[in-house]
Amino acid sequence: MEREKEMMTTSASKFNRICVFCGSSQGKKRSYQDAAIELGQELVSRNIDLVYGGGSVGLMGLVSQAVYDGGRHVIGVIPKTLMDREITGETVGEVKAVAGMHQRKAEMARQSDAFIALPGGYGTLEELLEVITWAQLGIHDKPVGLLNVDGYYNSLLCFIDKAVEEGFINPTARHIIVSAPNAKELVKKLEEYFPRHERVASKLNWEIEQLGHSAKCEVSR
Ligand SMILES: C/C(=C\CNc1ncnc2c1ncn2[C@@H]1O[C@H](COP(=O)(O)O)[C@@H](O)[C@H]1O)CO
Repeated sequence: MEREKEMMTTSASKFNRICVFCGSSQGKKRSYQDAAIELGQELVSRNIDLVYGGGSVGLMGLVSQAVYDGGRHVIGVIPKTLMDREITGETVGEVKAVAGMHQRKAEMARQSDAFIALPGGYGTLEELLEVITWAQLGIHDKPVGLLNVDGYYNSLLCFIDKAVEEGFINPTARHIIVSAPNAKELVKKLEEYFPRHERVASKLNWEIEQLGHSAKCEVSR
């Protein structure tokens, strides 16, 4: 009976792990917090584990707690400098300590099959734009999703369209970003994603691997 219940609530995914970038703050609207919890629950329902920046602050805490409570594995990748619990709070699940911010991004990318950005600030934008740039360069072919909660990212998407119009982003590379207003739709679109952009050089593939290996992870818990 338990197994039947599980089969009814679970739809398998081609992803084992998704990396979530999101605010270290909760944001002013309840909808942002609800979206973080819903995304966590969506990952659980599809048997997907979470990779994120570690800690329990802001939306990071909400999404990681939801995945952990649902019984899936959570990996928090934290630079040693940010390991002070006063700054990041307690991390649920596994903690990977890395030397610095660059190693963190490489390690998060190496560990994951896809990326999703929830609403957030500078840190989230930087992480999101980096994985988009890596996709454009051909360093990886993993899908990148934008959870556009209540139109939070409308102005970013408009800006990107403007950059295409003005000749700074190749129209084929516009398709690297997949966006949707809710977690269910977004994960489905990411499942269906296939790269359409011209990769600058596929030989760049080694870079994530190399950065990831030099990250010197120390795993605890
Ligand atoms: C400096 C502040 C909080 C530090 N706490 C963080 N703990 C873990 N990871 C963090 C933290 N701050 C940023 N990150 C990473 O960037 C993203 C969130 O940044 P944002 O600027 O809040 O959007 C997140 O995905 C983490 O990987 C006080 O704010």
